Amino acid sequence: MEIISVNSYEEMSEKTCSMVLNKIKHLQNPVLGLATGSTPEGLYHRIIDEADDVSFRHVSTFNLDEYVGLNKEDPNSYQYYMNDKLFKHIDIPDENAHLPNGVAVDLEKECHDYERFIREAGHVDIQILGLGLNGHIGFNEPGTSFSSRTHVVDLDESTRNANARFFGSIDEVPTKAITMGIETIMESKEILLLVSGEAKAEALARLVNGEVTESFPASILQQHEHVTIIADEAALSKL
Ligand SMILES: O=P(O)(O)OC[C@H]1O[C@](O)(CO)[C@@H](O)[C@@H]1O
Repeated sequence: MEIISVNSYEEMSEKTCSMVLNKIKHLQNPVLGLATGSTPEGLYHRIIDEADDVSFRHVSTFNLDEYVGLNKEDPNSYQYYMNDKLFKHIDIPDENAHLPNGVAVDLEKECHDYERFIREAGHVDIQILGLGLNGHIGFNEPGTSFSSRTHVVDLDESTRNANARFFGSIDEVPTKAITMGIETIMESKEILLLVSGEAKAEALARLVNGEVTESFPASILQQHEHVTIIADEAALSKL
């Protein structure tokens, strides 16, 4: 894996933006894998800044995950997040921008269909990933099988606590989510992992130098052939 060290969150976002836009300009029908959380917000700002010069009409996107039980009008749903922070500002056709539906009546079928859509799109060309403090990628919590596909997960208490900052209280944080599986993520042709801040330094060191183990899901990235980590100095401080 390649590690790009940057000075700041802003530089991380800028660098990632230029890598993503480069892909979009050179591929005929690029498929982007997108993430939510705080980490990619700066990236989406940057993309919007460039949106007058870059068209997304030929782009498809697949998000990593969605909370179960939140509909797209709920400000805490990832569908709302993506509309608000990216999709409504760019010219991507609605039908090309995919997230799992967290209020689907049949969640198993939803997971199955999501996998099929990714496959039919030709798989993800470039996947953006953030890193959970406990090593989760997407919402694949510690203990998730490396051979998992898109599935429904029970969220860890630690993840619900970490994300409670977006909700009124911990009680409002959903207990379940739909996430792409580890194997689904590993099928992406290229992965850009963004990590910022000292709080993630321990997790990043374990990802890069630790044992590859299902108890720390992000460690599987050591086995992917084309991963670039773009991280600031604080995040890299324990490597
Ligand atoms: O970027 P953040 O907010 O630190 O979150 C890290 C990861 O955790 C999640 O938000 C899920 O909890 C992922 O979507 C994200 O990649």
